[in-house]
Amino acid sequence: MSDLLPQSDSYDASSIEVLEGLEPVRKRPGMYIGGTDERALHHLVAEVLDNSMDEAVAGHANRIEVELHADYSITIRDNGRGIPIDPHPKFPDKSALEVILCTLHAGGKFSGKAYATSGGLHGVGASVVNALSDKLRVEVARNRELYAQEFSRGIPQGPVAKVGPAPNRRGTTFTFHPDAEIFGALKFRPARLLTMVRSKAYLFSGVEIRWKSAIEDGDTPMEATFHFPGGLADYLNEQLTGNVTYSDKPFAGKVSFQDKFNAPGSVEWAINWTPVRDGFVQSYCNTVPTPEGGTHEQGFWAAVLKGIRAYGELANNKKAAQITREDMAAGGCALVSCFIREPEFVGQTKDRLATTEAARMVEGAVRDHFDNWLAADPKSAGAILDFLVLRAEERLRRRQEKETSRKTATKKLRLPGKLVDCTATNKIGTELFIVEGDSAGGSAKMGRDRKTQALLPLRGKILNVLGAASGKLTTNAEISDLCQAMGVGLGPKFRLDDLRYDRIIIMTDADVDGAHIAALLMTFFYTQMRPMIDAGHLYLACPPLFRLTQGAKRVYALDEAEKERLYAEGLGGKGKIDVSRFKGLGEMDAKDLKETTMDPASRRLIRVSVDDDLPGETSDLVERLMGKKPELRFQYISENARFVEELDV
Ligand SMILES: Nc1ncnc2c1ncn2[C@@H]1O[C@H](COP(=O)(O)OP(=O)(O)OP(=O)(O)O)[C@@H](O)[C@H]1O
Ligand SMILES: [Mg+2]
Ligand SMILES: [Mg+2]
Repeated sequence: MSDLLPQSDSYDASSIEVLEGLEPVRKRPGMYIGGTDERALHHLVAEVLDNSMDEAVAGHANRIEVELHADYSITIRDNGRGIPIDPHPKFPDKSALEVILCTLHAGGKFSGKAYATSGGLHGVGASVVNALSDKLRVEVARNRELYAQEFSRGIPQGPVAKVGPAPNRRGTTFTFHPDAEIFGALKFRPARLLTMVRSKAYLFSGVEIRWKSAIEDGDTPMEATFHFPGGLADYLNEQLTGNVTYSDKPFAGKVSFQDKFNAPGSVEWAINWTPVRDGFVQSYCNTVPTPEGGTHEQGFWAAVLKGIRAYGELANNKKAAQITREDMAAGGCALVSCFIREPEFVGQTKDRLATTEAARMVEGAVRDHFDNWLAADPKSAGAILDFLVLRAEERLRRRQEKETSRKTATKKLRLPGKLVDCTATNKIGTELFIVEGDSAGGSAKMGRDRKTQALLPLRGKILNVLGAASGKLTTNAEISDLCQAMGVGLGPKFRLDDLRYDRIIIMTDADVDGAHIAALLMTFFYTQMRPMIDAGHLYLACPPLFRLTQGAKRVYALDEAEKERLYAEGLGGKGKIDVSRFKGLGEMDAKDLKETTMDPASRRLIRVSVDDDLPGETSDLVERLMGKKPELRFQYISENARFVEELDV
């Protein structure tokens, strides 16, 4: 087989490239910062800030400054130990600083010796920022001296050099400008940076962060200092200001623990419940935000869930056992921040924590405290429990509703007796013809494709739903037959998933009465099963009005105009052309009906759609369809292409 494929001479060893140094970062930024969009751009700041935070959390720095300059470059400074500038043992002619900035996987956080619990762990962050900046300058104040080195797109612009004395200073300063070759015209957004900086201060109360911006952005302050000894509890209260909560004070705390290697770790949390907004959870590990959650979040929710269930049992509330994590999270607003050694994240942007241990450690740390908190404040605890039980009941009711409606759909319980169902078990490609009158049902029954086409004859006119109270709808026999056949409920109970057929086709006589019935049905579907129309499942069949015969030749005309045209053009046969007008579907034999109206190969269908570009007009159209003059309605259906769009299927 392979002989048949053209061989390419050019694919040999020379086509295998090895990217050196920081080239891979510039070639595939997505792998390192998750893309080249605004989020990725701001992630550069997060990498540098995280390094300073690591230094602070390790107890070596207590002040960080972040300054956005007018040219959209940014400076991040800490008063930590300063990145080492002495020659690196492995590369004697390079400083450790240069190795860190120009080599992937160079760092001091692999062993846990220089840092206990750090956000950094890959030895990649600083070098990635360097690779993606057209200008980057690092200053290190160490041993009373100030050193500096500059880079462009990852390449040193000279060796690290002493640039002066620094008698009262220590720490690291990064100033960089993102490369437009990578990020295009994207610029830092002060508001976004400020949010990041503030949350860091909340996450570690041992640090003071100073913010300064030369660029205005709404009411974002140009200068501010953040220091939050109250930690996450304050952070949560601030985020919930103005919202009613079930407890005056959030359930919050901070606990230290030891992991199985006896390494120190800790978790801090705050949670409160509110009925007025959706819940949220923001989690962090070693001050790195984990928007996709992970094991620390899992452990936290497990503790809270078990706690509330146990409390419910104690309070003799049997329904508390039904509460799930999903109910907990609805209306539950939570912050979770843990510090652990050697965390494992998914990806360099660290969106999710993967350390399995964290789940158990966090759960263990939070659980007892939650039990105590609930017991100490029965008023809040009772309110939260009631709220969660209500959520659980609501969820269960929704599920049961869905289950019963599916049962009618799939197990064909209580299908109406007059439904002539199709045999296909898969709903794709199936059609339900809603036909007018029993006689039409006869021809349609013989002309249908038994496998995919089902029939539901409707007797007489169904009531005018536009004026009907909804109570009347549910008790109307025709309508309940229709709903059962389709497998769906009315109005808010309608679920598109439950629809038993792919297409619902209204097939009525091509006369005024037929048009009236079609209009009634369309109005009914429009008001009660709108999603079905929006998803394109509702159709009108187009039975012909005339049959023209000339000898053995036989053609159909949909309307007067088509009849005239065909008559004038002739049928190509010999002799006189006979024209007969169908008075109704019942007049057509099975063959005629099949060929003209039902057989997908030769029929015409109109798909019913609602034109949303015409606000206000739809209901007006519905009124018109339902208006007093039936002729108008008929005209409308056959001619107006705005509400109904023609489609050959
Ligand atoms: N502000 C700083 N103060 C002291 N040392 C720093 C500072 N910034 C970086 N370093 C040193 O440089 C090393 C490399 O930093 P880099 O951000 O590249 O990797 P990392 O932080 O170890 O891991 P990650 O890739 O997960 O961020 C760090 O491990 C640390 O030893
Ligand atoms: Mg780092
Ligand atoms: Mg590095």
